[in-house]
Amino acid sequence: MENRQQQLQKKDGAKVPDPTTTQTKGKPRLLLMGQRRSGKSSISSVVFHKLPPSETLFLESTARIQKDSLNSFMEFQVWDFPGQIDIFDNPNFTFDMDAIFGEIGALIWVIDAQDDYLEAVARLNATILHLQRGYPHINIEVFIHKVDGLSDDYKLDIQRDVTIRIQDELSDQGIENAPVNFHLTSIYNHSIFEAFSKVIQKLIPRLGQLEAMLTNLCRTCRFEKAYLFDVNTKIYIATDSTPEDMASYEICSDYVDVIIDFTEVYGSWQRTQKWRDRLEGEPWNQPLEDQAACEWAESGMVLTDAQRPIMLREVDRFLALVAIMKEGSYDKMPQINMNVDVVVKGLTEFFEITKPKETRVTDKGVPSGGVIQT
Ligand SMILES: Nc1nc2c(ncn2[C@@H]2O[C@H](COP(=O)(O)OP(=O)(O)OP(=O)(O)O)[C@@H](O)[C@H]2O)c(=O)[nH]1
Repeated sequence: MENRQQQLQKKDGAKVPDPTTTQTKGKPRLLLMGQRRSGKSSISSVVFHKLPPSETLFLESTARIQKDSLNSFMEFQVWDFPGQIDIFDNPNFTFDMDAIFGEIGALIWVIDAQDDYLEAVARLNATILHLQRGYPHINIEVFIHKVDGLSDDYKLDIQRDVTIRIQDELSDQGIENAPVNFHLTSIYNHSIFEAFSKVIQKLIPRLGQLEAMLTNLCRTCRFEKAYLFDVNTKIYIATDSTPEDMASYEICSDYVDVIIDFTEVYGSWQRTQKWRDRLEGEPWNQPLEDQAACEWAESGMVLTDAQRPIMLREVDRFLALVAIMKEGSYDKMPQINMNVDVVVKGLTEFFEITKPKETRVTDKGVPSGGVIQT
């Protein structure tokens, strides 16, 4: 009699990790699925392992399910499925639905926009129909991928065509309002990080509380935009309530990159501060390659480019608060820093509270997160 783990094994030898083992239980899981060569491994490598996009050309085809456990502001997993595995239409593949979909946060289906995608859409429809029966709550995130080099009109035509094909098929099968979302992505620009930010935000309990804290901070400090970044992946897990603005996200994301490079050269954030202290005199204005200049505020770093100063403040070893300040905010830095201190404390408490109980340090009730009126 096969035991559970043996049942989970693919007949041709691939193992499907058994979620009943402690290392996988309770961690939201992102499944990357789609046709062969659609870009799944590239996406995972670029976003979660900082692989330069150009080096994805040398990635080997995925032969078995690649499971990544990522320790960040929250622990989650990314499972990269080989394109040739169609788990619902593969007699060689026996698996336990719960083993794969039981702890799922989202199913990310990657479609290669530069290829004929009709078969990919048909497979996605079949997968959604299977899942809707047992797991109707699963977020289906469709990455219409490799859109670099396509005109904006053509991208939107593809997105419209894919959307209609999926919604019509689900409707024909009597499924209305399935949680299916569409994203235009490429590893060669920020769009893949923006898309993952949207996917991960749906996994964060009480996200609205984070957004309210950032909205309040923007209002009292006159910030144009504020983000809470996961610095390792450049995914932003929360932003304030002002409309999404890709340009602001890109500026702040690039800035996080610059700081991470500094800390990789000078060690921790505190040591980066020491590095700054070694420079003479006033907060330094060192022209960086992009003609920006970096000045230190008392407890954070402020990058001043030609238009708008950007403030960055460490929240913990995973997260940083990044905000685009309005011109002329400099004279209010003391009040801004006081407010940022209060919000950083509130964010720290928030993540303490939302962590699984066994890993929580203290239980302080609702995080403060309020700000001092300036
Ligand atoms: N132009 C472009 N090429 C991409 C992009 N993402 C991935 N690729 C390329 O697509 C090819 C296949 O990428 P993979 O990540 O190996 O695809 P996969 O879906 O993991 O393939 P299997 O392992 O066979 O399932 C590689 O040559 C990548 O460089 C993108 O956004 N734009």
